[in-house]
Amino acid sequence: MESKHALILLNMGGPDSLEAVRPFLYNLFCDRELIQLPAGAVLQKPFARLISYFRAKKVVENYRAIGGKSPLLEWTQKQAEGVAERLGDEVVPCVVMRYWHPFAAEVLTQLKADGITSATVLSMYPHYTGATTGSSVNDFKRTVAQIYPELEYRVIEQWHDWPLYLDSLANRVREGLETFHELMRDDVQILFSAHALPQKFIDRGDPYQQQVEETAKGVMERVGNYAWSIAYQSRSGPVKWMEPGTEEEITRIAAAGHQSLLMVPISFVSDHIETLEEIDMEYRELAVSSGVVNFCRAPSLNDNDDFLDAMAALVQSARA
Ligand SMILES: C=CC1=C(C)c2cc3[nH]c(cc4nc(cc5[nH]c(cc1n2)c(C)c5CCC(=O)O)C(CCC(=O)O)=C4C)c(C)c3C=C
Ligand SMILES: [Fe+2]
Ligand SMILES: [Fe+2]
Repeated sequence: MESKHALILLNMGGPDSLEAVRPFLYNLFCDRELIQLPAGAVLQKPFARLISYFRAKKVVENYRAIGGKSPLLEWTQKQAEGVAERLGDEVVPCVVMRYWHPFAAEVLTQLKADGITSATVLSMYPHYTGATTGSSVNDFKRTVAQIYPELEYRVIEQWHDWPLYLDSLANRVREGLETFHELMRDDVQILFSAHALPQKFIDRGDPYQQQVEETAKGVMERVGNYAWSIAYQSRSGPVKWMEPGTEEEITRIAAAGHQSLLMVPISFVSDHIETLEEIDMEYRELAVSSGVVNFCRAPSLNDNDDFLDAMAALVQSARA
């Protein structure tokens, strides 16, 4: 019998119930690679407890609005299964999340018990920053060292310009464009929205912004001649964030008299709270109240065949 090999997709994770929102946020605010609370390392955990308690009150309502939980795990599981299926019968799909189940420790304990001795680890964040990819990969490596140091694995962590990924994202943009009436399609403004980072991550040299820009450019080379721009969403907390914010870019586009806006979520590979709630509800309301008449969001990559093909080919190319 051929020996089994694990394909492990890394992502952030999200609460699987409203009760899980506060402990999910606590785990997130404890991560000093993502956020360094001002009181210093010693007080990070007490501060995380306090902030997660208060933030949960607001955030629970956002999760309630999208059905009471994050869809991120289900999508990531489907992606893992779809990619594994394309790679061969010996490949076992797994998901490891950073801030909510399944944690690295749970998955590695299971792999060890099942006698699976090798793995390919694929980060599902398309653009590299220490805050997301770096934190997830470090967490995985630390946990391997504690639980299963014999595991042989390699990590694929940067793929923002993988041509098949760009093809797949371009297909989603075309699908979004098709929802506009043919006669007005030429006037559609395309707005790529990436998750914001505090500016200090860019200043210290994380390639996140450059990679976001290269992805958007690669997609637009495929889609054709439309007006497009990039903005950064979900900027919360009293630090300097990357510019421009998605809200200000939407109001700029509306103020310039454009009536048709296609939003393209770019730093996520599946639906989650920031597409389903932030873009589809909050930004839609802002756009419409600012004068945009036709507002649409490009579908997320989710389990589209072309995206799963792209990721399977990426894993194969790294094997070669
Ligand atoms: C590429 C994606 C992401 C980057 C970059 C990112 C940076 C980042 N995030 C926070 C704080 C929060 N993020 C939260 C939720 C959340 N963030 C991402 C992705 C990126 N974050 C995802 C996919 C999710 C949602 C998961 C889901 O439930 O579906 C949250 C919790 C929600 C909220 O309170 O708004 C926080 C907090 C920081 C500080 C940061 C940059 C350093
Ligand atoms: Fe985030
Ligand atoms: Fe966020």
